[in-house]
Formats: sequence, structure tokens, C-alpha cells
Amino acid sequence: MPSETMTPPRPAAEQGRAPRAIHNLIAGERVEGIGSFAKISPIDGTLIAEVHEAGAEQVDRAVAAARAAFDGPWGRMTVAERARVLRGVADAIDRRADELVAAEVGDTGKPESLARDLDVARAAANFRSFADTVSATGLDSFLTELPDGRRALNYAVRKPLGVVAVIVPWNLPLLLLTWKLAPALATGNTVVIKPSEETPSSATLLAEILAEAGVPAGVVNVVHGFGAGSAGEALTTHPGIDGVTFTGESSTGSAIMRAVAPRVRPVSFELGGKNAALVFADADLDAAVAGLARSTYLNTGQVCLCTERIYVERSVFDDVAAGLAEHAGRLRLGRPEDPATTTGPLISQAHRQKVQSYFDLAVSEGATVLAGGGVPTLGDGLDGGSWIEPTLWTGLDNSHRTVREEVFGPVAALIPFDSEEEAIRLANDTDYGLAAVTWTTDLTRGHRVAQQMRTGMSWVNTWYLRDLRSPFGGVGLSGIGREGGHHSLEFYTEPTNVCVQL
Ligand SMILES: NC(=O)c1ccc[n+]([C@@H]2O[C@H](COP(=O)([O-])OP(=O)(O)OC[C@H]3O[C@@H](n4cnc5c(N)ncnc54)[C@H](O)[C@@H]3O)[C@@H](O)[C@H]2O)c1
Ligand SMILES: O=C/C=C/C=C(\O)C(=O)O
Repeated sequence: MPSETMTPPRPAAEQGRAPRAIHNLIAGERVEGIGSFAKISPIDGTLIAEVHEAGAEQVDRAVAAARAAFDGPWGRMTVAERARVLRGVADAIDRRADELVAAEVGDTGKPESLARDLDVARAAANFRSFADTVSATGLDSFLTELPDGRRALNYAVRKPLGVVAVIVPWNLPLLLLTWKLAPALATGNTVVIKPSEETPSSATLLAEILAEAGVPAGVVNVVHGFGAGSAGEALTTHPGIDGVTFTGESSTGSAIMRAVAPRVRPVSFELGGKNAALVFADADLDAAVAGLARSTYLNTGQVCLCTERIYVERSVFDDVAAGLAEHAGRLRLGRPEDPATTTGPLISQAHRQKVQSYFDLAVSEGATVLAGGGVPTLGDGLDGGSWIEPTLWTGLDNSHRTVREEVFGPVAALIPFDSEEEAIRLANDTDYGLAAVTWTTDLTRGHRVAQQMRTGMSWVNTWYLRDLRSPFGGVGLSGIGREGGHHSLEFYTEPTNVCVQL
């Protein structure tokens, strides 16, 4: 809840419209919670929704509904039937894209074009990708021939986990939810979703769309609330949960691991990052600077893959620093519907306080602020929102907290290097391990450096170019497991190997 130092939300009457009520969705029904919490607009600080918080009873009802649906027709559907349903969901998402864009933009304040071209477009793509993957993935099987002449057929059938808890963050709410939901459903599971308390709208709307597309009641349930002491914890500690797929902060991942430990349930974790970019002197500097501007400031720096550490070969350091500072200064903060807007607000005033604390820490650690560094005055009724200036630092190094800890805002530290070996060592000097980017026109070097990154993903001369069949995830504090293509299918199913002597 907002602390006394934050601007209180403007009351509904002052904004001329009543806030929406957002309910839990259990077994196809809207269900009230034990209370409600406010959803505040990050654009202007107005109260936009009262969200029903699910308590232990509602979470228990949701898990029971998912179990009943799993034991019903859904659990007996063929792969082809489920793939057809998933493709129908994708078509329904396309049909109702405007509503989903409005839901995402209302909750996050991100530019409409970004919500449309990334969040909502990927939601449909996720469902189509896993309809294809589940249809094309066969079984592991072997014709076994032993030295003593015996022969056998070994084959592994994969069965769904059962009832899966899906817990997702607020930065790419619909993209990340469907990235989990599509493979979970494709493999015959049923789910209980716990969206972020900051972004309840698109998950709730998606549940309606799923029902419209023929997903039976109870297969997908949505409970709203917070984490510890609320719906999130009630879900992860529930004995009826067969697995947990989670995207969010590394510290939350640790808490969820502790919650499922007594029942040894499988977890899939997509966690935090402190991602590095390496810029070699032989890079196409215009392309590198444009790419760095995108990887640092996309979604106001609120993407797990965003670059927060930029290591630049010393001979081109000043050119890259000047070019990136100029890009940061050109970003246009404004209302989501304004086509000129490039950059939205942070998700909340609480998150802005966190990012600002790192802005203050960087200066105390000796940073030079090349761009931004503060809170903008935007006028136009926006100053009650959670806006912050796109920022760029120099003068820091790997010993500083602002270069080691995830900020999750529109900011990066520029640090020089003198050799390839030094660059690789600096980039790998982190407890995280999610994504890296290498900028060089020497592709032999590009492959060599990319493969030495201790990360789950490593891009060369591009960033966030995605093939949904490739493994997505991180090492260290950045996560456990991979999502994408058959990697997702393996998490949401358990194989039984059958051996038949011939
Ligand atoms: N690796 C990835 O793919 C990826 C993608 C997006 C975001 N992230 C990370 O997520 C973080 C930002 O998202 P956030 O602030 O929503 O993360 P968060 O961990 O605070 O919350 C994520 C979700 O977990 C729930 N939650 C919190 N504590 C819980 C608990 N104890 N038990 C059960 N549920 C709990 C929250 O209510 C929310 O729904 C950043 O660290 C970012 O790097 C990672
Ligand atoms: O904020 C993190 C972004 C994650 C992106 C994906 O999981 C994806 O593109 O599939």
C-alpha cells in the first residue's frame, strides 16, 4: 500500500468516473474476495480499479475447480483437440486485441503501440507457437537390442503435471502469462493464475476470452492478491498444486522454493537480471547505439532482458556515450495514446521510489550522470503518475552496488574495457545470468564472445530477437529451467518410460 511519502491516489469522484471492480474468476464464475485493494494508474495517479483480493478460501476453491476440470473432459482431450482450442484462443485474442491493449495500457501506462506490437501480438503468437509445438513433438522411443540377444521397445509417454500455479509479474503481463498458459494448456494441465497486484486487468479479460474460445470452466482460474501472506503464498503452499511456474524477482523465487519444498513440487523460474552489453571498436557504432538505446530503455527499462551494464572498448567509449546520451534525451515521455510517446511511466510510485534510490546511490558511488537522473515535470495532469527520466551513468565499475544490483528502470552504467578477455570477465562478473548482447562486425569474435557469456541467452548485433522454439531462461539468480518450444513441454509434463520385451 502507498506510504505516507507518496502522492495519495486521486479519489474517483474527482476523476469523474467510478473505479472498475475486478473479481476473481473461479470455475467460470466471478467471485468476490476477502477484501479489495486499489489499482492506481501509473499515468496520473488516479484510482482506476478496486480489485477483489482472494483469501485462502478462494484459492482453495480455485485449486478444487482446476482439479475437477483436470479430472473432466479437458484431461481426456486429444493433442489435436487441444491444439485446435489453442488456435481458437489466438484468433479470439486477435479479435479482441483493442480491449487487451486498453487493459494493458490502463494498468501499466506503456505506449499503446508497444502494448499492441509486443504484449498483445505475442499473446496470440504464444498460443499459435505451442499449438504447433505440441502437435509436432513426438515421443522418445528406442528399439533396444541387448548383447544376450534380448530385444525390447522403450518409449516414453508424457502426461500433464495436473494443476499448475502460474504466478506472473507486472512488466509484460499478458505476454508472460500466455508464455506460460499456452504450453500448460497445450499439454493438458489446468491452472490457477495469480497475476501481479499491479496488473490485474489483462489476465481477467483473457479468462473471459478463453471461455469464449471454448476452454471449459475451471480449466483456467484467476485469483488476485499479493504474494507473502496473500493469494500468492496461499497458492504455492496449497497441497493441491502439482507444480509452480513463476516469473518475477529472484528473492521471490527463493521464497517460492521454500514454499514448495515440503512437497517437493517442480518449479520453473524466470527471475531477475543484470544484463551486460559489450561494444567492440569494430562495431557498427550507429547500429550499436540504436540497439543499446532499445535494450536499455524499452518499456521504461522494465524488461528482464534490459541492458543495465554497457562495457565499451575504450577507443570508442566517448562516441558511444555521447550517442546514447543523445538517444536518452530524445525519448518522449507522455500519454499512451499519443503516437509521439516513446516511453511510459514506471509501474508504481513504490517502484519509482526504488529506482530513485538507485539514482541517489549511483551519485553517492561517484557516478557522472550523462542523461536524466531525476523526476520530470510533465504537466498535462501527469505529475501524479510514476514518471522518471531515462538515465545514463559513467564513472562506475563492477565494485559498485548500482552495477551489481538489478534496478529494473530506464538506466545503464557505461564502463570502458581494453581487451576482449577483460570484457568477458567484466560481463560474467555477476550473480545473475539471463541475457547478454555483443556488438562487433567480426562475427568470428561475435560467436566466440557470445558463447562465453555465462547467461541463458546471448545476442550478437541485435537484442530481443525471438524464436519461440529456442530455450529462454537464465542461470544463477536469473532462474531455473527454460521456456520455449519443447523446453516448455518438458516442464508441464512428466514422462513414463514403458519397456516392452519383444
Ligand atoms: N526472467 C524473466 O523472464 C523475467 C520476466 C519479467 C520480469 N522478471 C523479473 O521480475 C521482477 C519484476 O516483477 P515483479 O516486481 O512483479 O516481481 P515480484 O517477484 O515482486 O512479483 C512477481 C509475482 O509474484 C507474486 N509474489 C510475490 N511474492 C510472492 C510469494 N512470496 N509467494 C507467491 N507469489 C509471490 C507477486 O504478487 C507477483 O504476482 C524483476 O526482478 C524482473 O527482472 C523476470
Ligand atoms: O521481462 C522479461 C521478458 C521476458 C520475455 C519473454 O519471456 C519472451 O519474450 O518470451
